[in-house]
Amino acid sequence: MSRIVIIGGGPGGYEAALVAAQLDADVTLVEAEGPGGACVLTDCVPSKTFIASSEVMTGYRHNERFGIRSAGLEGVSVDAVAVNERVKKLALAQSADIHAKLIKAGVDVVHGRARLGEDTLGHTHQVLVTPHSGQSSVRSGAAAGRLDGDTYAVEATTVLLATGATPRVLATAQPDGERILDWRQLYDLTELPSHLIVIGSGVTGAEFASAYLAMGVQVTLVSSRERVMPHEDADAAMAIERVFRERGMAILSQSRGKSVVNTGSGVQVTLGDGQVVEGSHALIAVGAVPNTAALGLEEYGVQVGDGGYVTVDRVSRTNVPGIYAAGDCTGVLPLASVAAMQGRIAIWHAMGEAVAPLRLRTVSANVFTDPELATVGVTQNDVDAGRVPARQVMLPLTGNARAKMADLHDGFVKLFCRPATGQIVGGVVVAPKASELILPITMAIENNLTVDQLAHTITIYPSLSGSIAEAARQLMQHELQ
Ligand SMILES: Cc1cc2nc3c(=O)[nH]c(=O)nc-3n(C[C@H](O)[C@H](O)[C@H](O)COP(=O)(O)OP(=O)(O)OC[C@H]3O[C@@H](n4cnc5c(N)ncnc54)[C@H](O)[C@@H]3O)c2cc1C
Ligand SMILES: NC(=O)c1ccc[n+]([C@@H]2O[C@H](COP(=O)([O-])OP(=O)(O)OC[C@H]3O[C@@H](n4cnc5c(N)ncnc54)[C@H](O)[C@@H]3O)[C@@H](O)[C@H]2O)c1
Repeated sequence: MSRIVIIGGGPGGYEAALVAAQLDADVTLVEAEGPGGACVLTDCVPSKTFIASSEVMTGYRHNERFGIRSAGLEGVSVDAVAVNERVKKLALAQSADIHAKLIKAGVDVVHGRARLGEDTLGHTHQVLVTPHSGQSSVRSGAAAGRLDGDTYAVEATTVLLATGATPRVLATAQPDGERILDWRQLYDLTELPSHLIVIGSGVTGAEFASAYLAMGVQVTLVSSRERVMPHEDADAAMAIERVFRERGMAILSQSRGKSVVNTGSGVQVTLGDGQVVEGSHALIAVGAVPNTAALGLEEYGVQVGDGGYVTVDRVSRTNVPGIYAAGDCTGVLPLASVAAMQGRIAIWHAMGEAVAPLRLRTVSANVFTDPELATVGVTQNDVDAGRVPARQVMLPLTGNARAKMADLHDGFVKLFCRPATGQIVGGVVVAPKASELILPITMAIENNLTVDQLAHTITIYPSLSGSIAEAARQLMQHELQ
């Protein structure tokens, strides 16, 4: 029987554990914080739950445009404690659901930390496990009946490293949990900040800046580049930046946060050019570092690349046979969906199942700002740099009947197709719930559909998805010219 030890219980780890259990392996999953990992407990799930509350606030704004009269936002207030408690409760419930699923599948779940052992043992590997007090659910074997802090060794034919990442800390802006915060500390605030300075305008910074702005908080976004979300489609990022500014967000472009001081009554953020910005709280959102330092990788000979990411191939193998890695600790593409797929692929490969290597071509991603920004496939950069020949169209939503009804002004659909065949290769959607609208484009790419096929699909009238078919129709017309 295969003995599999998985270190880390985020999507990379727990999805892998479920596959391994389904294939009748003897699986132990060691997780330091709780099932679901950082994704469920502190990162993805809490942030999206917080954003759900912010969307309720957005619903109260500008209702006069629809002929609804109210006293504006007077009488509407945000109970920060209630919002944050909901966030934490939902995260814990989701973690408990995952825990129950793992137990039901027959996975041994150890609450604790693990690292690679001293040496390989011929065909098997050694993992050292240090359990914490908590909800370990272990039936038998080396892990059963262990005491807190009592390190023991487990042998495994396969080890999966899925240890995720941790917020990057600036030495001169150390989070204190009071006014200088990383994104994992936000949910302990008992009041909304009066003026939040968000340092870093990547996806994380942009999502929180958007959500706090919607909550009625004064927001200043410190962006190190000329536009927010520099890695996203430029048209989309600029459209969202325009919305942010119109709604009153201050965006300091080409500015770096150099240091942050908690003055007791607020924060002072010093920028690279010496300018000082004052606010009530600062959120540090300058990226993440992989949790790979304390895993004994170097001693074991597991190759680690730039930035401390574990080097893996497209079936999640490291350079050491039998040791695999998945998720944010590999730096392949830090998304929950990709982590989960890397984890499943690792187990299928390790257990000799037929497996297709990871394909990033059809990974759709979404930024949960207001409006949302969803992308899939070939990017504008690929096309502009000549890496992929493609024709494209960008269709503003302003002409869409449903968008007019909902008074939407800011979104668009962008579609890329192969010049000769019209095969759809990429797309961008900026719209409310773009995360739901990107699916038809993703399916088109996955199934090698052409703009003709998409254009011939009858869509709901009126609907935002109608603009996707309309964009495809415009690309057909271009083909005829
Ligand atoms: C604010 C924010 C919002 C996000 N929103 C989204 C989103 O909407 N959609 C999306 O797809 N992605 C989102 N992401 C990215 C997503 O959260 C990550 O890609 C995902 O969590 C990666 O999963 P993972 O399994 O690699 O690691 P994680 O979820 O980080 O889990 C790894 C776990 O391993 C544990 N661990 C580490 N070392 C050890 C050890 N030695 N022993 C035992 N356990 C250990 C850690 O405690 C952690 O719980 C977001 C990220 C952030 C920061
Ligand atoms: N909705 C989602 O799926 C979602 C949400 C959040 C994060 N994520 C994932 O996490 C990844 C990382 O995103 P992120 O935003 O946490 O990190 P990031 O590294 O993409 O962005 C951090 C930004 O901070 C900037 N920066 C660094 N130091 C700075 C300083 N001193 N002052 C000002 N700016 C500074 C960097 O230039 C960068 O633009 C994303 O690529 C995404 O895959 C996904």
